[in-house]
Amino acid sequence: MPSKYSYQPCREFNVVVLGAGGVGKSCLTAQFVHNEWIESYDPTIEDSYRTQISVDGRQVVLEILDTAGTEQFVAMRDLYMKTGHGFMLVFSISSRTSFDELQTLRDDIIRIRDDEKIPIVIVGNKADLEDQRAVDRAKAFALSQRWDAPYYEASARTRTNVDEAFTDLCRQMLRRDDSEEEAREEILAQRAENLAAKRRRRRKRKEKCAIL
Ligand SMILES: Nc1nc2c(ncn2[C@@H]2O[C@H](COP(=O)(O)OP(=O)(O)OP(=O)(O)O)[C@@H](O)[C@H]2O)c(=O)[nH]1
Repeated sequence: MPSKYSYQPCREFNVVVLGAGGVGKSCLTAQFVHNEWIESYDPTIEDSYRTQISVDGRQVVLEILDTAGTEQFVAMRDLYMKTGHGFMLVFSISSRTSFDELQTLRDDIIRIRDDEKIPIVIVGNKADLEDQRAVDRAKAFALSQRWDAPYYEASARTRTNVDEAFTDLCRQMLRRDDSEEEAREEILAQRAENLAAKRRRRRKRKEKCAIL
């Protein structure tokens, strides 16, 4: 028996990667999309990548927006936040300030989207730099619980938890899309039912008039 989603078309989602400057947003994206490691640091203005992946047997096209972490480009953030279906919030485990900056980013996303349940994944990058750790794992997990958003300690350098973090975000976006689709279908079914009931009532009234 075919599953409910067998015949569904490929879904397309916009993913926005946000975080302070130099935390590894471009490196995580490059590892995920191209399997490549970038040693040099070239601050991003805005880069967009398109890739297709399979999640639980379903094809998903991702348009990934790698955003600028440096202050001079933050004005563009509101625009990214309006268009994203899911957000990857990245900090570096070796930088306490990059962790603290996530709060403002999340507040802005929720303010702009007016939606507490928007798909978010938190990534503590540079996990290979354990000797330079400035953010306790427990602190990051506490934030993850408060926001009800999964947390991954990742390393773009060693390619640890890169696919896992993007896949988790994809699953959240798919789940959300499915429940919105179900809600739309329910509304349409309800409308059709209301229309049919109205027609039945009209027909009954007409029948009564004929007898008179
Ligand atoms: N050790 C280590 N270094 C990393 C890791 N990820 C990124 N880097 C290094 O950190 C620097 C910044 O990485 P980027 O990916 O350019 O950072 P970004 O967040 O995109 O920076 P902006 O474009 O300024 O916002 C580069 O020199 C990377 O090589 C990692 O997982 N481990």
